Amino acid sequence: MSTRIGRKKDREVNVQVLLRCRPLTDDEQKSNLPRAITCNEHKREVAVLQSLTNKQVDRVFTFDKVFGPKAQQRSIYDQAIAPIVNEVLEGFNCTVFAYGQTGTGKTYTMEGGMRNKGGELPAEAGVIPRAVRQIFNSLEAQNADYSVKVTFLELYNEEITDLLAPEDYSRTSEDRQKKPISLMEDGKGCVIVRGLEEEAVYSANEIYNLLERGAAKRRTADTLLNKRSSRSHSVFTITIYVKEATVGDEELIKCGKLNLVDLAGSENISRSGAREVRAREAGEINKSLLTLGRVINALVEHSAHIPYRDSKLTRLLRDSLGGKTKTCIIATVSPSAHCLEETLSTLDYAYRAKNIKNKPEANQKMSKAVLLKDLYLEIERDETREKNGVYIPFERHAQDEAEKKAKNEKLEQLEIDLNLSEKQVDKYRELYLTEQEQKLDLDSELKCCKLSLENSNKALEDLQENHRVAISTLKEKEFIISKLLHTENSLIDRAKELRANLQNASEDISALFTKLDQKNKLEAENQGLLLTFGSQLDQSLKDLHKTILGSVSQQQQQLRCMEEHVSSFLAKIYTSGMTTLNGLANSLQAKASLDLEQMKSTMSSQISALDNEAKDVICDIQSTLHEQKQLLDFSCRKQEEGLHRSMVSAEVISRATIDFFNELSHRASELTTILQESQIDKSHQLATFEKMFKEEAAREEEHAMEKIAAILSSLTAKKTAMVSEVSRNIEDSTTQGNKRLLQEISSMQQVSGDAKEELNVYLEKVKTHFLEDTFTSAEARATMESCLQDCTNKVNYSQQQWENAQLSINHLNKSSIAEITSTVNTKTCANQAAHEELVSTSSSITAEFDAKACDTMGAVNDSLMLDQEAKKEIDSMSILCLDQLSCIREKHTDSITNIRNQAEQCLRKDYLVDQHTSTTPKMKVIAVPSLASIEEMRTSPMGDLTEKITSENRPRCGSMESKIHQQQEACFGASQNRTPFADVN
Ligand SMILES: Nc1ncnc2c1ncn2[C@@H]1O[C@H](COP(=O)(O)OP(=O)(O)OP(=O)(O)O)[C@@H](O)[C@H]1O
Repeated sequence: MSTRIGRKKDREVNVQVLLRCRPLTDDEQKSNLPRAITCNEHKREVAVLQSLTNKQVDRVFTFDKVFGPKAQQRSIYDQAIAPIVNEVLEGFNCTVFAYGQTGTGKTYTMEGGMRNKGGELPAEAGVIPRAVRQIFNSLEAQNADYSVKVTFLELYNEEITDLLAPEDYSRTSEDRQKKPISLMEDGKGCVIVRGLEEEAVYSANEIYNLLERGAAKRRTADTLLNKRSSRSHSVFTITIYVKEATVGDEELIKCGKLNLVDLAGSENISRSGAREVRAREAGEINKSLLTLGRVINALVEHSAHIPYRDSKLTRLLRDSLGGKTKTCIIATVSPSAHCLEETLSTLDYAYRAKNIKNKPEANQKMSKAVLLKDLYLEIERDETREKNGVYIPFERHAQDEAEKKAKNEKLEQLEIDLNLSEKQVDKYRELYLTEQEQKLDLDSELKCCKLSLENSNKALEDLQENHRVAISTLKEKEFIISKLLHTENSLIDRAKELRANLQNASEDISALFTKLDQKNKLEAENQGLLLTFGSQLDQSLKDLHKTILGSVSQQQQQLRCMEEHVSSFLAKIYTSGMTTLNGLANSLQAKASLDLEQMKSTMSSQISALDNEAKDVICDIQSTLHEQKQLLDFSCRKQEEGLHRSMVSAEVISRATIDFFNELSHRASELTTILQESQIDKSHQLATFEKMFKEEAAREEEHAMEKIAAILSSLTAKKTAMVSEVSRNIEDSTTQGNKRLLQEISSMQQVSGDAKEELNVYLEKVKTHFLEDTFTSAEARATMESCLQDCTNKVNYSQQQWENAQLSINHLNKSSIAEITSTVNTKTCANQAAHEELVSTSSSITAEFDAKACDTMGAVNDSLMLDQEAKKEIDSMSILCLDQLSCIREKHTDSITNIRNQAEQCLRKDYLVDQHTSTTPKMKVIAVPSLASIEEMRTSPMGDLTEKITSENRPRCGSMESKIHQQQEACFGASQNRTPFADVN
């Protein structure tokens, strides 16, 4: 058929690996990320700085060529790709593929910018446009006959899509575009892509158009690492047919193929932010790249089996890896430390790929005749098609033919598959029958199992029922507990009330004690005042008595003095006349002394009566008060004892009640905790059991479907054992819980009973104490009342006595005044008579005196002298007497004022006490008149008495003076006008 002339190169060629490191992107520069890669283009080395802090170089990789971030598209192409393209033009099959992490510039390197508006290639134009231009430039430069065909496919999720498929040939563009293309092997190890559109192109621009069209169809997506990330592998193939110079008659055609592959980027899904569809894509991409890695490893390690068939990518690249194709891998990396992990992986990957050895062979040149024959065959086929009246373009026809062939092959394959499937169906049928039999067995076992399951379910239902009953019992118990708590709370409230009452009672008692203290104090004060008053009264009376006695003795003395003077005077001058006078004076003196004696006796009797009365009254009051005090003390002591007793018992009972309630609350809380625990335990057990049961049932069911016969018995046994174990556990826990509950309840009942008994005892005690206290209080009250009544009676009696005493004193006063007045009158009359007698006696004596005047002149002068001295003495004595009297009066007035003040103070105190207490009103009411009456009693007789003494003595003195005057006149004569006593008055 065809003559193939081939040129074989014996030598193996390593896959050429270039490394390209892209510059930092704008985002990476903004983030100020450190670089992890340094490229040495000259040494063809890449250093990886793993310890970024100290810039320590950890690993160095050497490649065939290294291009740093500053490397231009053009220089890469010129240095690395242009020679490969020349090889293609020489009839070799060559592959250039870019491999690297996503976003490292694979598409940029392979495609870059396609062309400018003017048709010129831009600076960023990548390998493909540059290769296309070189090819066409070269072909045109050779001026040879040539034909160029291109294909452009995409491998996405293990599906091949023709990116150049014309859209008008498909019913729907979508269907056509996404129509899967199969991979077939030609039996010589080469892979044929069936159904792929092969476009014949005649200029570079046509290719650019096709590339743009295909690139537009390529699946891309926006990821965190690349805004236009290629999600598929793309393979752009340029096949060049060049007519060579003739060798003899035969014209040979040279054929070269350039595969330009842009792989999808390997990616770390977590860092690329891929989700759902994107994550699946990334998974597929990584899977195919992994297979590529395994193929590379196998090739490097010269493994017997190279896993090309594991992915479509490796099938497509089969010839390029370890085959007859010349291959160049461009590994792309990012300099950023951020991508260090992936960069290292790429570097490792590329470094290993360097060791792959290919055996490039130039394609056999085809002779023109063969080619023509082929063409004729084509034309015939076309004609045949024309006969059938259908015109199909050549390319279309060829494609149809290829499709047909592929379909036939597929049909054959399908037939084989069908046979295999039929065999498998038979096998499966047999298996099915066996399975059916097994299924019947299993069905019967399943029935048994269901029965046991039903039984288990019933048991479970029973258990659930028991659980419900237990829960309802628990609820009942909870209700009882809540009731108990409620009762406990009310008891606590009652206890609090009782305590408050007790506190109030104790406060009342303390208030009562305070009042009693005040009362005692008041009484003590009253008593003190009474004692003071009594002693003062005694003292005053004694003073008065003394004063009176003193004044009386003084008066007597004065009178005696006067008497002596007068008598001496008269004895000297009027011896004879004076005898009468003496008699008179004696009688007067006797009368005066009599009067004074009478007065004294009256006074002393009055005073002694008064004293006795006062003493009696005071004694009565004192004894009454003493009794009262004793009674009060006694009642107070009784009350105090009773209250103390009740307080102590109340304290004891309160403490016991508090203890009991504390115990009760503790027990209740313990009970609640136990209940909660048991509830939780039970529910937990049930939940665990349910879960276990479900899990076990599901597991066992599943297992039973596989090995029912073997497992069923153990399943049933297990289930039964499990159910019985769980039931036992639950029963145990329930009985334990019930036991504990019963124990707790009985202990609670015990505690409640104890508390009840204690409370009853306490109540009884309180009742008896209360009755005792009430009785004691009533007794004390009655005693106090009777005592007060006695006191009142005594005081009334005292008042009566005082009134009587007052009356008798008044009466005594009146009678003594009348008596004194009559005595004075009588004495005045007697004095007048004596005066008259004295006058007459004097006149008679004057006559005698005149006669004896001369004789007695000298004696008279002496006598006058004596008289003057006597007069002076009398004057001084009179003054002394008056002073003493005024002194006595003042003392008396002071003592009265004192008594009055004290009485007023007492009254004021009584009044103040009365303002604060109402326990002794009668005492104070009584005290006021008694003191007033004492004061009155003391004031009036003293005043009267003093007045009486002075008024009695004054006229007596006056009369004595006048008598003396008369005697003087009688002695010295009226003519001489000598009035020796005139100065006295
Ligand atoms: N050498 C370079 N010089 C300037 N820009 C570059 C270079 N390499 C890559 N780029 C820019 O980086 C971005 C990502 O590049 P590209 O799309 O080619 O990456 P990729 O490896 O193909 O990613 P993916 O695998 O996701 O398709 C693009 O914007 C591209 O222009």
